[in-house]
Amino acid sequence: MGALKWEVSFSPKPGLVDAYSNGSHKDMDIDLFYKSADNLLAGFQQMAEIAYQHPLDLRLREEIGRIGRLSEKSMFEATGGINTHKGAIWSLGLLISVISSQQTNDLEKIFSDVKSLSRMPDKFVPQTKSKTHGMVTKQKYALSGARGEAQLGFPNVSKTLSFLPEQDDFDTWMRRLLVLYSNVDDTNIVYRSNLKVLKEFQNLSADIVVAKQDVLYNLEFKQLEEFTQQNNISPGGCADLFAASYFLKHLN
Ligand SMILES: CC(C)(COP(=O)(O)OP(=O)(O)OC[C@H]1O[C@@H](n2cnc3c(N)ncnc32)[C@H](O[C@H]2O[C@H](COP(=O)(O)OP(=O)(O)OP(=O)(O)O)[C@@H](O)[C@H]2O)[C@@H]1O)[C@@H](O)C(=O)NCCC(=O)NCCS
Ligand SMILES: Nc1ncnc2[nH]cnc12
Repeated sequence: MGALKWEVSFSPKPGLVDAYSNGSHKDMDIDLFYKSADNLLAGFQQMAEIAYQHPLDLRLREEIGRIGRLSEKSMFEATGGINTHKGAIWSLGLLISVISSQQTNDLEKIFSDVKSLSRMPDKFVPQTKSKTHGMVTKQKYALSGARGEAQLGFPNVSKTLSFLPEQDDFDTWMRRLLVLYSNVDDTNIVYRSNLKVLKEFQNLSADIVVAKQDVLYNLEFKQLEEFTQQNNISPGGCADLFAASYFLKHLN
């Protein structure tokens, strides 16, 4: 999967795994992400095939849910139980399905269709007693996480893609990453810390987005790197949405 490999190679990304460091992670590195991305290709292909010109209905929602769960299982087997791309399976899976179903590259339509498809109730979701990190943060802080992001039609991906839409250089992508850092309520960050840390992380990132100097020459970028280290936080949800943004930007 090109977009997933591009995302993990894009460097530096404070808190996240990249080509220079493993960020705030002890159990992951760039090679594991490459392995995981290769493993996900078959599942995404199946979603595209099943969705091809299929109406956006409950049957399609349940079918891609089934493939998505199998992809998650396969990812955990390939990575020895490490959560590399759970959010990416969800976000890219929905996007690929909508694009294949509707045969469109119109972003507004894609976002609106993702909103409808992701809101359909999938009766095959297994009921388990163990809570995911997303469920814990939803209960504790009322954050809607990866599910909410899709059910709102990916507003933060849309915001990122509207940022300097004519430009495509490294500094622009760096700022687009920081647009995500400053807007997404990333449940990975909150799970490892709290809402205060999330807000501080978002504010630090927002200052860098609007600063004049190149991101890498901005001393506040160094502060952001130190902040992620000190608080041991990683914006894994932003990483998935960054890959999704790159995927959509290169649809044509
Ligand atoms: C709807 C589901 C996404 C399940 O939802 P739930 O809330 O139960 O999800 P989580 O188990 O918490 O996982 C969601 C993953 O989504 C990413 N994420 C987090 N916040 C956001 C956000 N605001 N917007 C978008 N995406 C978000 C995040 O994934 C990334 O981070 C992971 C690595 O993080 P790390 O820090 O290492 O975390 P852990 O190892 O988990 O914990 P530590 O111990 O290290 O602290 C990595 O996976 C990234 O991808 C969350 O992990 C969906 O999964 C679902 O319902 N699936 C069923 C199948 C289906 O219907 N599919 C249909 C379409 S395919
Ligand atoms: N580069 C990355 N680092 C950590 N978690 C991630 N989840 C998806 N991409 C990631």
